[in-house]
Amino acid sequence: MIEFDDVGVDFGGVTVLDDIELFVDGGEFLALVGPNGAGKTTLLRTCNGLLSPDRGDVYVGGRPVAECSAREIGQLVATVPQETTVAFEFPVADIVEMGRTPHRSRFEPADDADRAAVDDALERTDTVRFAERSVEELSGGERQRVMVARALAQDAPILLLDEPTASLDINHQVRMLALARALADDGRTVVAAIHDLELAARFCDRMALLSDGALLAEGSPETVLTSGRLEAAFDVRTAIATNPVTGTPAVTPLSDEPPGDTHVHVLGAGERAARTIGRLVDTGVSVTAGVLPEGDVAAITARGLARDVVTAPAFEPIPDDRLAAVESHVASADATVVAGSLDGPNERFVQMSSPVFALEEVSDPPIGVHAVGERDLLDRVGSMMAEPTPPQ
Ligand SMILES: Nc1ncnc2c1ncn2[C@@H]1O[C@H](COP(=O)(O)OP(=O)(O)OP(=O)(O)O)[C@@H](O)[C@H]1O
Repeated sequence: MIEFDDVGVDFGGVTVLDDIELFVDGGEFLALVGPNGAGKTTLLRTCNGLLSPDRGDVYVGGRPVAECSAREIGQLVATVPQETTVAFEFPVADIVEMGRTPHRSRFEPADDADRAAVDDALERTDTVRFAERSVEELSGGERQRVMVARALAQDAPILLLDEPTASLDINHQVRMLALARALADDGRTVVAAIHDLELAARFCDRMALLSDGALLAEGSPETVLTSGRLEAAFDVRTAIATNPVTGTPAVTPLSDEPPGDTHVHVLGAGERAARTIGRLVDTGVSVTAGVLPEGDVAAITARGLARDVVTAPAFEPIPDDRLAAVESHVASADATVVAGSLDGPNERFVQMSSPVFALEEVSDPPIGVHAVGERDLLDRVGSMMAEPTPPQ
């Protein structure tokens, strides 16, 4: 386990970490996320004795790091740094074997346990075929895997990974985080600084979001990854949905268009409505949406993106106040988009709005309803936005 007790770090009088209270248990995989310069690397460096905090204490395996010898730390904590340049031209197998240093005295030759740990580490990181090659000949991603192999050979109960997927191709990114997951499942404490929020969310148990040296949020990926928190930390608007394959949060950063004057109301539900809301917001349209079924993907997407979202329980009559809220939006909108059926509850809203763009195939659209494709819709709305506002 790792415990950060009120940890603070200053560099040259500037506070880069403040009041960090965090506990990571054995068997847990914690992803440290946050923008560049948030303090992720600095926090990791307080766990392995490379950096003494200016305030507070860090405990590894119940021992204060400040009181541990380098050898003790080596037995407790293995680190894969962000920078994987190696100063000397060693064969890969020798680099990985260096991970065994904390387990033997200086001039002792490698024994069977050392060799087994090295072989296992090479195997688990898919680096066996490089074993005899010089580390200098390897690509950045290959070298990164060798550094992970060295950390695995160290066989420490705590593993710190600083951007372990940064140079890896998609296959090895997934393998790396699956390995981190498996190591946590074996009982190790794994903490990894990761920029890819979706990959982190898919494999970790918990996330800690750092921003400007402070712990902004920690908890399950679903609770940490909200558009409000991500905007506060990264200063970017995002659409959060659920990845249909993994069931974990999918995060789409949006362009920097501030909401403009053009107001579009979106009727409908499901993925098409979600996509429409996301794309309209991305082009700078001020969107309202509803009535959307509670828990629907469009309702989840619209939350945090749209100016207002009207929801109601699915499969129940829509309460009058919600209908009135939608009527008011539709009446004031510059256009209404129907990402669903023109019948049912939508029919009454369609009649009171103009213009209406319908995304479904409509063979005989009522007057005022334009059947458009998704791409055409963005062009049509884009040209509405470009039109000068008529004088009042
Ligand atoms: N040795 C140092 N001396 C002075 N300032 C430092 C030092 N190391 C880090 N910093 C500063 O501390 C802050 C946190 O840096 P850190 O490397 O921990 O951020 P990070 O979250 O890991 O960023 P990134 O995602 O870019 O790797 C930054 O503003 C950085 O410039």
